Amino acid sequence: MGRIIAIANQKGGVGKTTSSVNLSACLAYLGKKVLLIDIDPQGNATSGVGVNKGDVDQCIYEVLIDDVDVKDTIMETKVENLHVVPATISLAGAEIELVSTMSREVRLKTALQEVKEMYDYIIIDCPPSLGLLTINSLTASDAIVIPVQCEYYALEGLSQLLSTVRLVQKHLNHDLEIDGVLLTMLDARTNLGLQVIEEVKKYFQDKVYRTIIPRNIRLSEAPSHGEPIIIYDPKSRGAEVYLDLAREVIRNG
Ligand SMILES: Nc1ncnc2c1ncn2[C@@H]1O[C@H](COP(=O)(O)OP(=O)(O)OP(=O)(O)O)[C@@H](O)[C@H]1O
Ligand SMILES: [Mg+2]
Repeated sequence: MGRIIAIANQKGGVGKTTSSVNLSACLAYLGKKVLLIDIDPQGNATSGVGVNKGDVDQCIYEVLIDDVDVKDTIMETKVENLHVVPATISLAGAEIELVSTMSREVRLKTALQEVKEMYDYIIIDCPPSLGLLTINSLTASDAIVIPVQCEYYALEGLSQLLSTVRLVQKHLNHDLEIDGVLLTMLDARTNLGLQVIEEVKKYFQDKVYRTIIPRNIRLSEAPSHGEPIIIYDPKSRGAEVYLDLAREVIRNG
C-alpha cells in the first residue's frame, strides 16, 4: 500500500515544490515507485520534472471537478519509477468551483484509492494557501511534511497550519500524522539560521527531520532545466541532502 505524503505550508516560497520534486525523484532513484501529484495552479512541480504544460491534456483539475479517472492523467517523467499527475493554470478555478461540489473535501482521497496500490509513495505538492486544494491533500494523506525556511518569520503562520491539521484530523482524516518539519534553505554562515533551527526543535522536538536542506545554487537552477537535482547534478550537495531525506522518509515508514 502506498504511503501518501502532503508537502504543505501556506507560507509562500518555503521550499514545498523543491522538496516535493526532489524527495520524489530521490525515492524513485532508491528504487521506490513514486507518484508526484501537483495540486498547485502554478504547476511548478509539473515543469520541475520535465513535463511541458502545453502537452498536458487532462490534469488534476479534471480529476477533482469532472470526476476523470486519475489513471488517465498520469504522465511519465525523465526519472525512472517517477510518474506525475500534472497541474495547469486551469486549476486556479478549482478552489472556487469546489465550494459548491458534493463531498468537496474528500475528492482527492476518493480519486487516489484507485492508484494507491500501484505506488510505494504518493507525494502531493500543495499550493501556498489553506483552501480546499490543501484540505483535499491533507484529507487524502497519511502524513504531512512541513517545510520551514531557516529565515526570520519562519514560524509565522505555523499555528494556523497546525490548527488546520487538527481540524482535518478531527473531522476528515483521523489517520493524518505530522511526519516532520523539514528545515530548508539554511545558510550555515548566519546565526539567524541556527537560531531558527533551535527554535523549531524546541517546539517540534522529535518531529524535525535530521536532514536539513542547505541553500544550494544547483537546487535553484535545476527547475529551469526541467530536471530534479538527482539528474541535473547528482554530485551536488543538493542531491546528497535530498537523498538523505529520502532515506529518512523510508526509515520513518
Ligand atoms: N535549498 C535551496 N537552495 C537554493 N534555492 C532554493 C532551495 N530551495 C528552494 N529554493 C528556491 O527558492 C524558491 C522557492 O522555492 P519553492 O518553489 O520550492 O517554494 P514553494 O514553497 O513551493 O513556493 P510556493 O509557495 O510559491 O509554491 C525557488 O526559486 C527555489 O528554486
Ligand atoms: Mg510551490
